[in-house]
Amino acid sequence: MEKGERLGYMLTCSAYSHLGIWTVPLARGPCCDSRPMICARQPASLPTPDTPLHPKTGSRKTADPFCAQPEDSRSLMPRTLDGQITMEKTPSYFVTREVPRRIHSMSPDTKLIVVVRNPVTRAISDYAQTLSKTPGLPSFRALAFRHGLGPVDTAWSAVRIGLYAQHLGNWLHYFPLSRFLFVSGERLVSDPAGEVGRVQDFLGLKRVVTDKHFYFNTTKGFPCLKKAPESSRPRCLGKSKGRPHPRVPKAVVQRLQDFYRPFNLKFYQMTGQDFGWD
Ligand SMILES: Nc1ncnc2c1ncn2[C@@H]1O[C@H](COP(=O)(O)OS(=O)(=O)O)[C@@H](OP(=O)(O)O)[C@H]1O
Repeated sequence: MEKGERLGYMLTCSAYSHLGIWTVPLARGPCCDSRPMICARQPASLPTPDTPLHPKTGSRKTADPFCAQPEDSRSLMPRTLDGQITMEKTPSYFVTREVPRRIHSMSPDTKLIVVVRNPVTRAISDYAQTLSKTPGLPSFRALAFRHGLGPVDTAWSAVRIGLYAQHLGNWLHYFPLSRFLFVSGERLVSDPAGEVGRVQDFLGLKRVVTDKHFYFNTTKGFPCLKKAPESSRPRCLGKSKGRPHPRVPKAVVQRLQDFYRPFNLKFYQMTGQDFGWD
């Protein structure tokens, strides 16, 4: 690939922020509501702990993103030298309808990495995240089903995002399967070096990161880095990664598991990978 062509996207359904570098949201932002533009938060305006929380989402969003026409969007990415790869990660890309077309028009050679975990666990994780920012949120069960214990509510984003086969279908109109790497969120915990090894191979990198770099932190209950880059100290992900999940009744989990089964099987067929969720 030529200089400037080396773009990689992380499309995570259980996102792993520590792999993200710089956010270029392709979804329409405050300045893009009426124009098909692409906005980036300039590094100088990335959220800081002082940035006010968004009243609905509870996340820290900066105002005034910098916008450009789609064909200029490469200019929003950090410059790379020969031998460097630009990576960008935004969980919502995978499930946002207009994104595949936009990324394709920017660079059809982009490599796409999708991190997925069991959609039921993903939905509960999503709920745990919202609950931590929205005390008094209705129960998981009340949000997951319509009319009490009626049909599964696919309009609820925590449920909808887990319909991986549907989302992937949108991408396959623009990118062949060979441009994708599907990373198992479960194996990223049980065998981080193995999954990161696959990522390195997919990106055509030497396998520099190996099992020598990880250890299992029993307090955190997750793998952590023995040494953070440019530091001699171990580093785990932050408190919001790997937090305890609220208890969800077994029957609710079972119903959701049954609901997702056909979508999961379709996803295994489409990707040629069995993620072992069923
Ligand atoms: N090494 C390590 N340490 C901590 N957490 C790990 C790790 N590897 C994977 N995970 C899983 O990553 C999940 C958090 O990612 P998120 O999806 O919340 O990321 S993001 O905020 O949307 O970017 C988080 O989900 P929860 O357990 O629901 O918090 C973890 O299960």
